[in-house]
Amino acid sequence: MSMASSSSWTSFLKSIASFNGDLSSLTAPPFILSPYSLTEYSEYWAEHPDLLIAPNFICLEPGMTSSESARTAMELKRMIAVTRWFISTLRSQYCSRNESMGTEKKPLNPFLGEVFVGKWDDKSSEKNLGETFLLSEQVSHHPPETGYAIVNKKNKVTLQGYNGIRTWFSTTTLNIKQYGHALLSYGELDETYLVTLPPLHIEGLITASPFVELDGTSYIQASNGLIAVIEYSGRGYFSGKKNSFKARIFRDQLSAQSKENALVSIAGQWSGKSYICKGYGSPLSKGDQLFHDAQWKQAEGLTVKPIEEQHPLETRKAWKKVADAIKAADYDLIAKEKTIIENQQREMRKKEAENETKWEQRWFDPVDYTSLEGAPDDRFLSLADMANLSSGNVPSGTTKGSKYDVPSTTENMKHWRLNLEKWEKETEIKL
Ligand SMILES: CCC(=O)OC[C@H](C)CC[C@H]1O[C@H]2C[C@H]3[C@@H]4CC=C5C[C@@H](O)CC[C@]5(C)[C@H]4CC[C@]3(C)[C@H]2[C@@H]1C
Repeated sequence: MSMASSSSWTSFLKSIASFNGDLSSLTAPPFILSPYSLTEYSEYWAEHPDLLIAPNFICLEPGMTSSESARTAMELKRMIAVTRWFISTLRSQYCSRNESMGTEKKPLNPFLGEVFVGKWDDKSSEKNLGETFLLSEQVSHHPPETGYAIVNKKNKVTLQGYNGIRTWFSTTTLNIKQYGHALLSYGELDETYLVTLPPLHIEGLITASPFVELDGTSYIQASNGLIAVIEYSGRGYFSGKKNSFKARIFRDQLSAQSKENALVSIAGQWSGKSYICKGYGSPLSKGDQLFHDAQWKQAEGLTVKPIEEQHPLETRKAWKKVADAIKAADYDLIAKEKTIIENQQREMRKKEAENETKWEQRWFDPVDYTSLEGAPDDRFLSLADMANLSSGNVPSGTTKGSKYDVPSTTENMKHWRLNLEKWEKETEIKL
């Protein structure tokens, strides 16, 4: 029997009609459940550690002319490398479940305080990149928000960010707006990049073969002024191919107002090949230089310690019984084991309410950007300003003053930030 005709899928499709915005309220049939928690999705930001760290090595060598034009040329080369890293994350972010489990799946909904940690040892390139480690923490449960940080100390590269989603249906397409952003900093170059997250939607629900397609626009704003504007489209859009994108890099946001000012243009498929050319033309014509091939190198998985060495708050230990039940397609056991975890969480929230305490985030702090003294000097406000983007808690990549923007009040200006000191002092959870 095809999944699409199974009674549980048709009742799932019917439940869409009364969707209230909370995905956990939908009766997702067991075969669509993933045994992985959303905290593990933070890994997708660095499955090509060499591409994440490469921009760090694009700099003026001692003795090279440090003329204005040489510096600008270097900055553009670095921005192209940062854009290549970002595009290289998309296949992992949005196709890896289809590739490993046949369709997109519904991830386990992390509980408050759930953590996922691991590391990449340098296998990917002849350079000795040293260790890159991942910290991922469910910093909020209502609404669900995941904080993450990817750190390579040897090369002073830190990627930190957080992610939340808002969802709604239009007929049987699930639409998703992402909240949050990432800050990528290269300590040796004293350069930071603000990375926004594209909207997406899930197609194929009607045929029980869901997959992600990216929409709209996302931005990469560099502290040196350069900005990459990336537009996404799928099958049936202007280029007709699935997973298509067009990226243009401009000197600054002002010149990004017209595509003729593009310094370079990049186009193709983020899950396949893409090409680059100078200026604003379309680089898909023959002879243009290959920019990236997402199928060329397999993603490098994270090394995660065995479950028996994990702390009870660590994802794979906490969800082991549920994950095993999902793998065994044992529907009653899934429900039983999930209920145990949900009841434990309810108990903890009840005790916190009685004691008038609340859960303390482990490695991330909520930072209020309304009071400048409260905001760290992480350039977030200046980068958002340079890109003419809202610095509020609005869909990622919202243009300042647009209909999705909000006036800046304390509630709207809180963002999750890594507190590395808390990780340095961590005694219970090891990589
Ligand atoms: C509840 C409805 C249902 O079960 O439908 C089943 C279908 C699989 C569709 C719903 C789920 O689809 C999943 C796709 C998930 C996103 C995939 C990638 C990312 C990027 C990452 O950096 C942050 C998280 C994000 C946005 C995932 C968020 C959760 C999504 C939308 C899952 C849907 C519940």
